[in-house]
Amino acid sequence: MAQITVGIIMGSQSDWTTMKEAADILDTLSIPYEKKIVSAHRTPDRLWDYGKTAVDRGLKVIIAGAGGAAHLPGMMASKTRVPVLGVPVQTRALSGVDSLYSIVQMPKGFPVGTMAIGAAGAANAGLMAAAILANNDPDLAARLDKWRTDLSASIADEPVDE
Ligand SMILES: Nc1c(C(=O)O)ncn1[C@@H]1O[C@H](COP(=O)(O)O)[C@@H](O)[C@H]1O
Repeated sequence: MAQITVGIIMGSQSDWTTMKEAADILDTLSIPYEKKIVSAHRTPDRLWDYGKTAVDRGLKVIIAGAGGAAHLPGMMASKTRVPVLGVPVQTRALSGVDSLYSIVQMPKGFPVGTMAIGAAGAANAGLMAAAILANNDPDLAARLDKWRTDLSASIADEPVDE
């Protein structure tokens, strides 16, 4: 079986509709990944174990999504040197600005690559993970290049009345 190189983690089952956008991109580009619910608040031991074993398990990128007091991405970045891409999940109370602010302002030394709020951010996290892996994988690089070319080709050059 192919080595799993990307971990998608999220604070709650309720984040999955958003985080599935990252998974869909990885599926499209044939990148093996795992998906887990890991919460800094609710399952701190699980977070600790995940971060402690990430390098040895061969993970190259971790995509971490959380909403509200979104401490998961930053805590994971503090526990492993595997690059963490943070996805601020949209919230009802504060529209995800709470999630974004919780993730983006990391102290110097422990960065999180912070994406945009919500589904587009999750999809872009999948694409960013692919781009990182493509640096050392020419076949994946070709698949990603084609994905990008196809997307460009699908954009109409003139607007139409809707
Ligand atoms: N932000 C965090 C963390 C964390 O950062 O560790 N763990 C759960 N959560 C968030 O709580 C929100 C509500 O969760 P529930 O829907 O389970 O009540 C979710 O968006 C989750 O990411």
